[in-house]
Amino acid sequence: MISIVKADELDIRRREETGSPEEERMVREVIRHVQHKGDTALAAYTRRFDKVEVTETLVSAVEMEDAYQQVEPAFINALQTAAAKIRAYHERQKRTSWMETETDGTVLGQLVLPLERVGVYVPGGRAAYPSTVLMTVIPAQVAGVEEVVITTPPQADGKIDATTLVAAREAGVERIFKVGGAQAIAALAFGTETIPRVDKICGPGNRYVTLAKRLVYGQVDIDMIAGPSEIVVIADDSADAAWVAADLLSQAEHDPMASAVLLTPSQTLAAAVTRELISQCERLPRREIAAQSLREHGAIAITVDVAEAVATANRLAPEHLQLMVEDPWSWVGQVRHAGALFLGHWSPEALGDYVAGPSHVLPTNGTARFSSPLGVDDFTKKTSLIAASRDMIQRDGQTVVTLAEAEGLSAHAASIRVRLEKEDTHG
Ligand SMILES: NC(=O)c1ccc[n+]([C@@H]2O[C@H](COP(=O)([O-])OP(=O)(O)OC[C@H]3O[C@@H](n4cnc5c(N)ncnc54)[C@H](O)[C@@H]3O)[C@@H](O)[C@H]2O)c1
Ligand SMILES: N[C@H](CO)Cc1c[nH]c[nH+]1
Ligand SMILES: [Zn+2]
Repeated sequence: MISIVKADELDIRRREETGSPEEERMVREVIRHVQHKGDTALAAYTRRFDKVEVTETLVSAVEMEDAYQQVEPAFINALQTAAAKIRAYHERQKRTSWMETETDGTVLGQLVLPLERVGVYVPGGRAAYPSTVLMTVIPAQVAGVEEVVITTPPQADGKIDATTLVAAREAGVERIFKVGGAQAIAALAFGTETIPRVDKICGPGNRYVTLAKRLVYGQVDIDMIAGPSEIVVIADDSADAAWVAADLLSQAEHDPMASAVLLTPSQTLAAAVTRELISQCERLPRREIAAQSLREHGAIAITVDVAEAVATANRLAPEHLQLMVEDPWSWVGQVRHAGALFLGHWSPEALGDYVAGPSHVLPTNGTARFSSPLGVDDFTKKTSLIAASRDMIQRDGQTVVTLAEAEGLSAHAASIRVRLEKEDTHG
């Protein structure tokens, strides 16, 4: 079910996640086709990949009403509770524009401006992810984005999962489009007759989605590579084996490509967690997915001590890292690379998936070395502001002239000289 390996043999990066050369060729073709044929191409790819006929891509008001009929009030309450906590967390990430007046009267500053329109991809192949709607849309709204549109794959009946629709409406999204995979990413990047072109595409997805996001980057911005889920748990004898196994399974059940790894200096814990994984997995409705994930991408490594476990986790740069050890806070300073860090026995990763507050859209496949969790910054951009005074021109003008002439750019130098030579008539 799960192999015991040496810590230095571990590698959670999955080459399949980035797609084979044939898949990349196919995704390029999908993008090119959608760019040139718009909605006609979308319908054809939905027929081919989702095996369903979708005549109206935009979710209608009637479909939204139907969705509300299908969900329990408790689900709506839970969405609202989670949304409030996610909003409160992201409010704290907000940055403001700033301006400062120098002694010579020059004003320098930076404007922080929201993106105008963002496209969120909500995965919908193997499972519906209403929580992902909240985790992407709310940070965008807090940033001040004018419009967020959603694309998500249709189910076999041609409709969108009701929980996803209700989450979108609760989050205040007006336009939801029934299209998934690479074709959805292409539509958001280039626009079609019905889907508007956006400035940035966010959200996780399978390898076709991820490949397409990479390929359209430059045409639009993208958030990051957020693919199949990953968890690394570092645990010592203070941990309860049943809790460790439950936490590993919580990510393994996402996808056969998900990765769940335990690093422990305790042989006893490793053996107990292995037993727990077997018995708990059997009881899961998604046991086949979880078992495949543990078999193909899961591992337990016995480390010399917690320090070696932390060093190994840094090398893996996992999406989620749980520290279920005696004194988790004492290790925080040693953690260099992880999308999200969960400290102590009472911080299971599932809390972060739904309600803690930070977005659960996190860098995967080792990209936590250089990428950050999705947040308000992803939905803003900055503009530098310069309002120079005459004194600044007088003081620094010659520096510009010297540097411009060194670069052979005499027109640059001239644009300063005309001001240096000017009588003070412009204040
Ligand atoms: N990192 C995160 O925050 C996060 C959150 C939620 C989900 N996830 C991950 O997102 C992924 C979702 O994947 P999914 O597949 O369930 O849903 P998905 O929505 O990403 O992909 C489904 C789409 O893929 C396309 N497709 C399927 N087979 C294809 C093929 N052979 N060729 C071309 N296109 C094809 C179809 O058009 C379909 O609509 C999972 O790996 C899950 O773990 C990550
Ligand atoms: N764990 C996933 C991110 O890796 C997010 C998620 C959504 N729903 C449950 N979990
Ligand atoms: Zn999860």
